[in-house]
Amino acid sequence: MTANDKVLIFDTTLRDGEQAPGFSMDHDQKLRMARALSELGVDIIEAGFPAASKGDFRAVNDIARQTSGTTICGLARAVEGDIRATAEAVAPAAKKRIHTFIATSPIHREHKLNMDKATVLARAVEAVRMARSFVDDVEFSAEDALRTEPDFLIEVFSAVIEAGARTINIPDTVGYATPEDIYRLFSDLRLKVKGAENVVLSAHCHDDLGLAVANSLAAVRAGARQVECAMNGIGERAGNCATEEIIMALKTRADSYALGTDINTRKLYGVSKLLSGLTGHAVPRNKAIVGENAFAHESGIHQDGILKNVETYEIMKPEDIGVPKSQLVLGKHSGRHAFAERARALGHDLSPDQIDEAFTAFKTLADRKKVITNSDIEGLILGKEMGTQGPWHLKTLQVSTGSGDGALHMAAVHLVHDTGRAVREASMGNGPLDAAFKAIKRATKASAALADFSVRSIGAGADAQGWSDVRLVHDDVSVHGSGVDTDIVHAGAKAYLDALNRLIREAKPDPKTTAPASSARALSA
Ligand SMILES: CC(=O)SCCNC(=O)CCNC(=O)[C@H](O)C(C)(C)COP(=O)(O)OP(=O)(O)OC[C@H]1O[C@@H](n2cnc3c(N)ncnc32)[C@H](O)[C@@H]1OP(=O)(O)O
Ligand SMILES: CC(C)C(=O)C(=O)O
Repeated sequence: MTANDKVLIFDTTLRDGEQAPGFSMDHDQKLRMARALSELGVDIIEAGFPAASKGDFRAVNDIARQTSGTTICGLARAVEGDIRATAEAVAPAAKKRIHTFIATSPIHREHKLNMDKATVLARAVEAVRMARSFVDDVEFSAEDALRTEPDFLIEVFSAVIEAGARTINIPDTVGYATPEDIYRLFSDLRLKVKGAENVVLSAHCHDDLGLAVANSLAAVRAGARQVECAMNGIGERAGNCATEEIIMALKTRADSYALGTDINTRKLYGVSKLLSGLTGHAVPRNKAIVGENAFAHESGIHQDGILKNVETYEIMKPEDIGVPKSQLVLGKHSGRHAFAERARALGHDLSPDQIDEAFTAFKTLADRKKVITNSDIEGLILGKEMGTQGPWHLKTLQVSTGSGDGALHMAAVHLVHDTGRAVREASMGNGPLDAAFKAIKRATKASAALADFSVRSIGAGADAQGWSDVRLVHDDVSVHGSGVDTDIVHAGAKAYLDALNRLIREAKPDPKTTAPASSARALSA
């Protein structure tokens, strides 16, 4: 594949995606997601905005330290402090990029920046020059490009290319453009920007009108060779171009685009599930590519067609996305090989130790459930991954509940701390979950307010497992925890403890790192 036959995938799940309300991830979650994106094969990971907080700096810095083979990028305003922080954060990466930006549209210049055209131009050039003094790979974005006067865009882009920018990003920041607008602008810029032939043109489209993927494809058609996107389409407001959608559109319609990517598409489903698990936001059932219904057929005419020839109603192969067909039924008589194979097919490359641990949990679950579904296995793997890091571990939860006037709800917990200290506590509550949360809070002596709680069934049937998400807030720190169990009270208690553990860990950053300490405050006794 030559550079011109390939579209670079710039994934911004950890920056634009993470900055959307409800999607923030803690340090460990960002590192876990970066590993998954790197294994997926994205070319560039925009890992965060290092000047935003000490926590984001540390996350970008650790991702740069631990991720090989993928370019690690950080975002910086056209401000010296932001560029210095970003340069320092990405420094450990073998392949590093600084992405600097400034808004160019009249409304942003006048009302947000309070700068005239000449000042914006000068700041853009200065920022790129400064970024180039730290790294070779510099990307420049003209924020709100699609509402900017085209002549001014040409002037700014020509100047930043001369100053050393290698990638020119043309964002539709507010998701206002149509595919025709995008095609016209990219074609025009390719012709008129001085030096455009020596740089990569990039699209960054938002989904306010539901056009982010269509607009990104229009940009590619007009010569863009980098697309900025986020898994599950997360991002500001309605989100960004969805990584899984743009990749599968290019692959499925190779007849029309004839452009490749370096993505291992078989991992898309697993990475999408991982992100849902980490953030507590399930993708809608009817979501393209990775939704539960993407390859499911219930109506008779469709089922008949599928049985006669699957291509009557499916334009992609589920296995190309990593959605496995359940040919092997897993239950209590299944062995380690079949289990490991299914986990792999679901996009989880587990180490032998992780397989042992998940397999033991699988056997326990199989004793309680007749048939284990793919969702059950995902629950086991993701749930384990989320709940295993301490410092507190739930050994036993006992709940006594009732219904009707005067019914009492009680919970007793036995927790063990990483130090070996065991604590038993009990509490009454307004319901079994409330009692369990209060007992855990007493045992850990942690203080945090419950901001959100939900539980949903994964898999089908009365014996389906429950997946619970909890969001806790302490001062200005908000964390999410997950728990999976066949008993929904236990799932809720696990999620609550997972979130409490995250708050406690946030308060004590890893002393081994040389990066600035997290701003989170001490929580637990
Ligand atoms: C389209 C996008 O997605 S852009 C990225 C958006 N992401 C984020 O904002 C997340 C990270 N942001 C943050 O943590 C904070 O906003 C910070 C640390 C960057 C700045 O915080 P503060 O100094 O408190 O400023 P605040 O956010 O209130 O205002 C932004 C300031 O930056 C200026 N600014 C905005 N964009 C740029 C830019 N690209 N270059 C230079 N200055 C800029 C604004 O005009 C404003 O300046 P003013 O204080 O002189 O009015
Ligand atoms: C910083 C830029 C690329 C951005 O996120 C936008 O304009 O939406």
